[in-house]
Amino acid sequence: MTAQIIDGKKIAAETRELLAKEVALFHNETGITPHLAAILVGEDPASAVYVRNKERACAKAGMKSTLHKLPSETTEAELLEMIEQFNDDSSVHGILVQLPLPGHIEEQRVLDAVTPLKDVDCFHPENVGLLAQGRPRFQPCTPRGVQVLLEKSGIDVSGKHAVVLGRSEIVGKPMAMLLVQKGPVANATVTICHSRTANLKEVTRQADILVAAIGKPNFVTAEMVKPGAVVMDVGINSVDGKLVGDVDFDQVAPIASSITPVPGGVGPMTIAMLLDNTLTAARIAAKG
Ligand SMILES: Nc1nc(=O)c2c([nH]1)NC[C@@H]1CN(c3ccc(C(=O)N[C@@H](CCC(=O)O)C(=O)O)cc3)C=[N+]21
Ligand SMILES: [Mg+2]
Repeated sequence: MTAQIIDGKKIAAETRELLAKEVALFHNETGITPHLAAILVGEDPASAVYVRNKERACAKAGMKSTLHKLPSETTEAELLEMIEQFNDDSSVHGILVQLPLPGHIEEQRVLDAVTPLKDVDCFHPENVGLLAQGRPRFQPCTPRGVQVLLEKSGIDVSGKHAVVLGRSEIVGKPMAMLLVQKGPVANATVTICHSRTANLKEVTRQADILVAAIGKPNFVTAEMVKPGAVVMDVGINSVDGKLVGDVDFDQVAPIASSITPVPGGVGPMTIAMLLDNTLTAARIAAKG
């Protein structure tokens, strides 16, 4: 068997086209152009890719996006002040603080400062709580992107064993929540495993659907994958200036039934879902 390659770039483009129509309708009804304000503190290679693609995608979907670049020496107080300004600015609908932040800034305090109504990353405890209870306000962008890729690829998730490799707040944990909950492209039996899991390979080999989000280039090798499994690669690792996933694609593609490439897999979907959340935030603002 050689895997069907899931074309995230194409599915994301289709998703964004539909979204652009929704944005145009919303604008006709309300006069509002959804506006995403992104804050980038210092430099980070994955963030640089994200910023570039996100700006372009917003423009194409008829949304406004502003990028606020701050030097790496920015203090936590200065960053909190900027967030406060955007919280209070009714012309800003979504606020995204790019991670990672420089070491001297406490990430949790900063993320908690974003008003939950503009929290397009779905990081605020109120939004994580709503998600955990199965009544999300925003959908976490990367996990939701994975779910849409599964849906558009016609992959049946219900009753399957989904193994999520990685327990981050940004991908692993919310991914598990989406897959285990009741509803479409869900109802899976979910295992979360990570770098401290004993017999990791035995666990990942049980996966019908394996989501790799451990942040280590080429970490998932052929012996970790059950033949015929669906492999979703969330990794965005920069190796010698090249983008590499968490899955060793050349080894795993021949045994998987479906696989996402990097680039061109989950990454573009993350952006499409971010735009979707920005429209949701603008709708929330329009309702007052
Ligand atoms: N608050 C916050 N939320 C995030 O969601 C977040 C973040 N911070 N910090 C950085 C990481 C990284 N990330 C990416 C998303 C899409 C691509 C993406 O578009 N990837 C294309 C790249 C193609 C190219 O090379 O241009 C692809 O995989 O095909 C990359 C990186 C989101 N992140
Ligand atoms: Mg929608």
